[in-house]
Amino acid sequence: MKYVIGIDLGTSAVKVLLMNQNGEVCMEISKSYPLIQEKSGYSEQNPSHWVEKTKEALSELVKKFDDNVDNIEGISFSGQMHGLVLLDENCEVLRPAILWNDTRTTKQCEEIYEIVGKEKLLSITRNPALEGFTLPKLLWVKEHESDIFKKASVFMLPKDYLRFQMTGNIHSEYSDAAGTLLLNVSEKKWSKEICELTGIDYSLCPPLIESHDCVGTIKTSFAMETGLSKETKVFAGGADNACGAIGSGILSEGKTLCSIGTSGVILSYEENKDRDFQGKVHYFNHGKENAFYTMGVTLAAGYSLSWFKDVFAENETFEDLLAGVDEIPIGANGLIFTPYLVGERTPHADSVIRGSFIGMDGAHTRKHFVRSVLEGITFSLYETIHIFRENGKTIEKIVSIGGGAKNEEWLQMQADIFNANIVKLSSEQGPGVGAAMLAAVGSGWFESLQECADVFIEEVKTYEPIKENAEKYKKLFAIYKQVYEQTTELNESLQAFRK
Ligand SMILES: Nc1ncnc2c1ncn2[C@@H]1O[C@H](COP(=O)(O)OP(=O)(O)O)[C@@H](O)[C@H]1O
Ligand SMILES: O=C(CO)[C@@H](O)[C@H](O)COP(=O)(O)O
Repeated sequence: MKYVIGIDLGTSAVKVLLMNQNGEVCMEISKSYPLIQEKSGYSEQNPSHWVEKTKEALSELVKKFDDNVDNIEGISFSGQMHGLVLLDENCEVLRPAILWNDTRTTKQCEEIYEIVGKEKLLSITRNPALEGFTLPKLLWVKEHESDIFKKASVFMLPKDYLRFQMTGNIHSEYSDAAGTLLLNVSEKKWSKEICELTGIDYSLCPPLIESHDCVGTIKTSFAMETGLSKETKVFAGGADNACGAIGSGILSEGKTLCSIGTSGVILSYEENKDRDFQGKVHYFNHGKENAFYTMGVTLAAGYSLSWFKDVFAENETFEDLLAGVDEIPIGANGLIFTPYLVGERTPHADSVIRGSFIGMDGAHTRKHFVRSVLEGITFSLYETIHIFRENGKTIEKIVSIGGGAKNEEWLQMQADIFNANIVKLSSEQGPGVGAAMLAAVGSGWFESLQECADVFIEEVKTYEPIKENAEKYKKLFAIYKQVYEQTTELNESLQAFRK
């Protein structure tokens, strides 16, 4: 039997997935690492943690693997998007990586609009200037840490840095490059114009390849440390959402994905490079060659739940925390949560807003809070579905993946709030499966990603909306939507009190 490995470099953990030629998940190993949050709005990680934890996971996988490692033919990657890794001329990391959910760069985003102009920015990069994207982070380092910036010889995205450590070769690929705000998304090349206008040296941009391209094999030291074979081919991989789409079969027009990881994403396939959503949602290159996708992002989706667990139920599992949530009525007896713990992206690009619990009552118990957290996260994701529908998309079936797809009640809640059929797959590890699929296609096992999807992806259950619930949620959503407007000014005033 032949195998491939998909490595999903997430925000909370790296997940390593071994899959065989029949598309079966043979092993799954996860190793977590911390977020560094020095100040409100800051979010960083140490790239060396990603590498160490990936090596640990791969070594464990090889130890448990009862076949010949030479039969592992290919490895590929899925990675948290947008994070800035800066390397000097000796390829040493210059500072901790600034992540996608770090919102310190509001001023840099305003500068990008002033210098480039919103219309030009949208026409080239297909995306607005958002704090999470890579270009504003580069400009922040240039302004605040000029000595470090002067030493930079190349910037990298998280999984590209990990792949570099594995192979010794520096590349980026289109699906992740699309999230930098430096890529001409339709033409698939770094934009010299944006670089020149914003004062970023074009030579800082790494060479671009396709997600299924082979970048080489595993370098000797990495192979020795992990037990992997030096002959195993390494393929470029993609952004976690592009890989999530591949691993969920979002490979043709009309297909939609809901992914609840640390962030939450509603993503829809686009065949054309020029569909216009006026910058209300992101427009990125897919991991499938010459295809695209559009998506909206809730910054703190799974993160809202894990924050609640860390603060109020530290020693419990997610299963314990969510047990009995179905016994609480829809609307949690008048309690609404907005998940703006680190600001928000879609539909409110706002780094200042913070979350709220509205309607707390002496009769509320912890379970009411848990239910309202799940409902608030799901309402926030629904806002993107609303934008898609308003722009003429038909959304009747949504594949749900990520940590959030582990819970039955939450899946039913998604069906009721989104008013669409929700499909659960045999593995909720969409990005890892997508990465393994890129390795499988790259290794020549299949002619196309679709052919691979037919073997690798299995739908196991569909959750249909319950009419009565959908109607209640519709009324509740109308109230939820008002919380943003009504708490905007309050949060601006509270800013002075944040650390
Ligand atoms: N059993 C569970 N039930 C519901 N949600 C869960 C469960 N386990 C994890 N989660 C949610 O999934 C999130 C992690 O999802 P994951 O896809 O692993 O994230 P990432 O790729 O960002 O590291 C957690 O923050 C949590 O909110
Ligand atoms: O910023 C985005 C997408 O634009 C996030 O989706 C990141 O890519 C991180 O994802 P997870 O760790 O939540 O999977």
